[in-house]
This record gives sequence, structure tokens and C-alpha cells, in this order.
Amino acid sequence: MKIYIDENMPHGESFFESFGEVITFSGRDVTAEQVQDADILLVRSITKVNQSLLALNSNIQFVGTATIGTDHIDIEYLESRNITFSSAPGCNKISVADYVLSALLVVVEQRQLTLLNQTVAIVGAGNTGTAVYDCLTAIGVNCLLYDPPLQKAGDPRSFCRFEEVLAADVISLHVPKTMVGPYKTLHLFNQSVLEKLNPQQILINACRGEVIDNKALLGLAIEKKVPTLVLDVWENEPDIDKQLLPYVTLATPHIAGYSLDSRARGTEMLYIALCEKLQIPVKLKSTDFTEQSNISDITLSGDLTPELLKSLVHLIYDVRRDDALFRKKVNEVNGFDNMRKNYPERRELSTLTVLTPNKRQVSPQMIDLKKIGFTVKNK
Ligand SMILES: NC(=O)C1=CN([C@@H]2O[C@H](COP(=O)(O)OP(=O)(O)OC[C@H]3O[C@@H](n4cnc5c(N)ncnc54)[C@H](O)[C@@H]3O)[C@@H](O)[C@H]2O)C=CC1
Ligand SMILES: O=C(O)C(=O)[C@H](O)COP(=O)(O)O
Repeated sequence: MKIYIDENMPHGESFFESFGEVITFSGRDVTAEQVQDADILLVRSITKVNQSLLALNSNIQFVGTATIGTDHIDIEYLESRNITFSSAPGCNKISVADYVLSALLVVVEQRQLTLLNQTVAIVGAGNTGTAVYDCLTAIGVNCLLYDPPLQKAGDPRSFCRFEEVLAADVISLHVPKTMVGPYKTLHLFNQSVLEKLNPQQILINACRGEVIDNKALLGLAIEKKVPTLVLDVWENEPDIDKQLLPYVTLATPHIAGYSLDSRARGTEMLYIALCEKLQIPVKLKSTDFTEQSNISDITLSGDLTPELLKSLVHLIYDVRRDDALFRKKVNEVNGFDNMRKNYPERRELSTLTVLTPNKRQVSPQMIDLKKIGFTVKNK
């Protein structure tokens, strides 16, 4: 059996070598000729899996993407050929929540705001949106959820209207890229929506670039009429409109979900799906291959203040590292993709165990470290 795996899939060889020959490929340039003898094809978001990629292949039984988003996969085409498909829903939701928290802590400090006073509207209340909600509400931040499809489907949570989203202090986007239909998200934030926002607000996009009309955003940014911007995703990646960069407070190359733990989880989820397809027992897990983080525990002796929380979060992940690296690399040839390919190690908050002297991990400010994502133990 020939298993073709994107070269940027952590532990791909370790997880799949027992199934047959593992062959890695570069996700952006992979061709139909290259994968014509693949039995199994495992990709990331940069590979379009469609009729033209699989036209020469008659063996393929299984396609997997180690991502949450599936907008790069022609699922109907796979169904028409009876090819089993699997994605990795939820694999990187924690990483995205860590990203949003890290970014918000930077911006509120820069603007001398208090995070607790902000209302955060979360657009899309699925895996990543819910992880952001859980993390921020654990700190005591007031969060609103906006998700008409879930609301219509009877999700028991309370949802807000789009007008309330636009009035929130912070808007964080967590929807899939959909081009058609009643809930299409292509340019959900178009010129007229963007015009309703103001420079006091904060707009975070860690889902897909096409959810915001980047051209309209640039026009308004030049007129200084946009919120503080945190952009992880861009229209037309990797050839993004670099003119936007000076107007973006935190800019990163689609790495919100790129913690080592999340990416390894994505590979693991495909391994489990393939075991199920082939009716083979699941023997491996991602933690078998992921090393312990460089900082493993820290002792908290006093109360957990907002300043201390910020230090703890940024000790594990400070988004400014990625913003600085991105601004340096973006003008290099293949800078966008190279930074993703050689992404420096980043761990999730759960890799830090916070030792508390007694049962005071919930401070008077009601900051619950465990719910934010840290591992908490009493000393
Ligand atoms: N920047 C990054 O590294 C990452 C980006 N993503 C992107 O974020 C997207 C969301 O991820 P998940 O939360 O895991 O997906 P999910 O499928 O669990 O949740 C998406 C939610 O958006 C809702 N939704 C759909 N259309 C909507 C609309 N028009 N308005 C409001 N809500 C709408 C859905 O009902 C669903 O609840 C993914 O599709 C992917 O494209 C995901 C992970 C990492
Ligand atoms: O899961 C998703 O959806 C994402 O956006 C991933 O974080 C994208 O990672 P790559 O597949 O592009 O490496």
C-alpha cells in the first residue's frame, strides 16, 4: 500500500509506516502524476483535492485532511468515486483559542484596556469558536455567540443578532469558508459591514481570509476607519496583499492552529480514521511521539492577577514572536509558506502545569486557570 503524506504533517512516518510505503510530498505543488499510484492520500489545507488531482489515479481508497476546514476538498467528487474521506474536526481548536487569547492580551495592553471590560462577539460557535468562548469566559470576559445555522438547528445556547456582533468591542471570526447558500461566509465582512465598525473595536480573523473582503479592508484602513486588526488568514494565500500589513496590529501566516500538539492531533485523527476504515486496532497516539515541553511547571505563590495571567500565557505562547517573524519573512521568496513549513515549536497552555500552594487556583478575580487551558495542581 502506498501512503502519500504532506511533508508538513508531524509524525506522519511514525503513524503510517505500518500500513505500507510512506511517501511525502510538498502540499502546494503536488501533481496528479506524483500521486497517481497512491492508495491513501493525506493532505493539509494547501492541497486542492479534486478531479484534476486524482484523474490519473485508480487505486485511491482514502483521502484525509489533517485540518478542520474542508474547503480545499471536492467532497462530492470523492463520494462519486466511493473514496472514503476524513477530516480532523476539533484537532486545533485549543491552539486557535490560545492564539486569540495571546493576541487579545497584547492588544489590550497596547491600548491600555481591561480585558474584563470587553465584550467579545464570537462569529461561528463550532469547535474553535466554542474553545475561544470557554477560554475567555473562564477569565470573566463577556462573550456573545453568533451562529445562525446552529441557532436554527436548535442549539440550546443563547445567540446574539448580527447588529450586536457589530457593536461588540471585539469581534472574533470562526466560520468555515462557504461560497454559496443562505449562510455563505464569503465576504461576510464586506465593505458595508466593515464601514459599520470603528477604530475603537478589535477585529480578529483566525478562520479563512475570504471571510473579510481584504480589498475593502485596505481601502478603509488607508482612511484610518478600521478596528485594530489581528489577521492570521488572508485572501489569496500565499500571495497576500502585502499593502495591508502596515495597518494590521498582529499579522501571522495562517498559524493560529499550528501548535505542535494540535498538528500532531490532526495526524492522529487521520490515523484513527484509517484504522477504522481498514478495521485495524488503534495502537498509537500522538503523545507517544510528542516530546515534553521545555517548560513544564511553575509555582504560583500569590493571587492570580490579570498581569500574572498575561505573563503565564505569553510564557507559553506570545503571538508577537510570530508577528515579528512574519514581517521579516513575508518579502522573501515563498516567505509565507516557508514560515509555515519551518514553524518554530509552539506548545499549548496545557503543557504548563501551574502548581498552586493550596486550593486557591480560583482567585478573587474568578480567573480559573484550568478552564483557560493550563494544567493546575495543588502543591
Ligand atoms: N487559522 C487557522 O489556523 C485555523 C482556521 N480554521 C478555520 O476556522 C473554521 C472554523 O473552524 P471550526 O470552529 O473548527 O469549525 P466548525 O465547523 O466546528 O464550526 C464552524 C461554525 O460556523 C458556523 N457558521 C457557518 N456559517 C456561518 C455564518 N454565516 N455565520 C455564523 N456562523 C456560521 C457553523 O454553524 C459552525 O457552528 C474552519 O472551517 C477553518 O476554515 C480552523 C482551525 C485553524
Ligand atoms: O484546520 C484548519 O482548517 C486550518 O486552517 C489549519 O490550521 C491549516 O493548516 P494547514 O493544513 O494549512 O497546514
